Amino acid sequence: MPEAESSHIHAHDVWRRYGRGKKTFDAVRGVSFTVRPGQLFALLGTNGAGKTSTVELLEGLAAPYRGRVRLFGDLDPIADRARIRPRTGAMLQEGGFISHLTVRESVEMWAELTSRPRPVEQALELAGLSHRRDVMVQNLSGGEKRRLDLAVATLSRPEVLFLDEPTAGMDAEGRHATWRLIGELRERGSTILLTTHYLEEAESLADRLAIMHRGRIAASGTVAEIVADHPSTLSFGLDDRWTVRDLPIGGTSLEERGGRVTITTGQLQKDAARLLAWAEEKGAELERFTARPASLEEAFISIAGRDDGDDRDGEDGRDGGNDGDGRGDRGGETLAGIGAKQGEEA
Ligand SMILES: Nc1ncnc2c1ncn2[C@@H]1O[C@H](COP(=O)(O)OP(=O)(O)OP(=O)(O)O)[C@@H](O)[C@H]1O
Repeated sequence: MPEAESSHIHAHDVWRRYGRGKKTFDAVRGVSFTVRPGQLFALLGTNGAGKTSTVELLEGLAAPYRGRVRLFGDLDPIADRARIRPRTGAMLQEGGFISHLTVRESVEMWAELTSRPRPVEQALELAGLSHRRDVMVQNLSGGEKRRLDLAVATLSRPEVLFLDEPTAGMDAEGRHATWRLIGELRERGSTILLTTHYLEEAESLADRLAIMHRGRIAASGTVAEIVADHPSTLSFGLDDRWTVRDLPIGGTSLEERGGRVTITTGQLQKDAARLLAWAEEKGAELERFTARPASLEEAFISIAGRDDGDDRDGEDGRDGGNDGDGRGDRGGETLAGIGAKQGEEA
């Protein structure tokens, strides 16, 4: 599998199933992607889309029900755990720290469990926690705890770093500081897989990204590639001599509101050229004319709004007992029978 060989992270047709017997739920359904050395890959998605379930497979915390995951070319996250562990770092959604230790003591404790850790002071500095080194963990804010997570995850100077929602709960300043830190880690050569709810985070940090929806990858590529599949917008005002009926473009994709005309189009260049040629010919002024491709947010919202219909009815009788509304909240009533995070893969 040549793609896997040249990659640091590789997932091929990966499935993750929770529960046993008749009460099973496929949270990840045939996910494939490759992250090359030094790249930052972001997994975006709606709540419950399957991001954490996917990352846990890559980290070797569970085995895929179907498909394969590989790190550093051909290493299996579970079978080759001993070889992989020193080369990876992970920041989990729930940090495991002792509340009455100070920040510095916590990092020191983890450093002792790490082979060739970076100096503790450097780890604190990198995570922006030097000034909080003597504060007890229980007195840290949510955002500061995420930074402590990050300090520990990067202690071993990992070649591959898994960051599951690294900026969750941080204020805007903390988020920007963390983005700078992640950027630095990447410049130092780390390969990073990041999950996030912040589109801006993915947009500014990621080389490539994937949008997950209900266990599947609904779109992937660079931001430009993803938005290219979604309609662009032309927007302008018309002077009094003209109405929308005079325009060379019409149909349902045209809307007029507050004196501004908005045209949604899948052929931005062609329609823009047609409009401008018409304006030139008629001597019409298209006030504050703008032409812009879809934003990542628009692409995301359009994907998140999709109702794939078949979601809870997997092939060959899979997906038996589930939360019937098709959204699969972790707290959903039928999940009670499955058991949060304990009735793992069959
Ligand atoms: N142990 C479990 N047993 C049954 N279902 C589970 C279990 N863990 C997660 N799920 C379900 O799997 C689906 C995917 O969950 P996951 O946590 O991977 O999503 P996510 O994309 O990380 O969501 P979020 O953005 O909300 O953190 C959800 O429907 C969730 O309810």
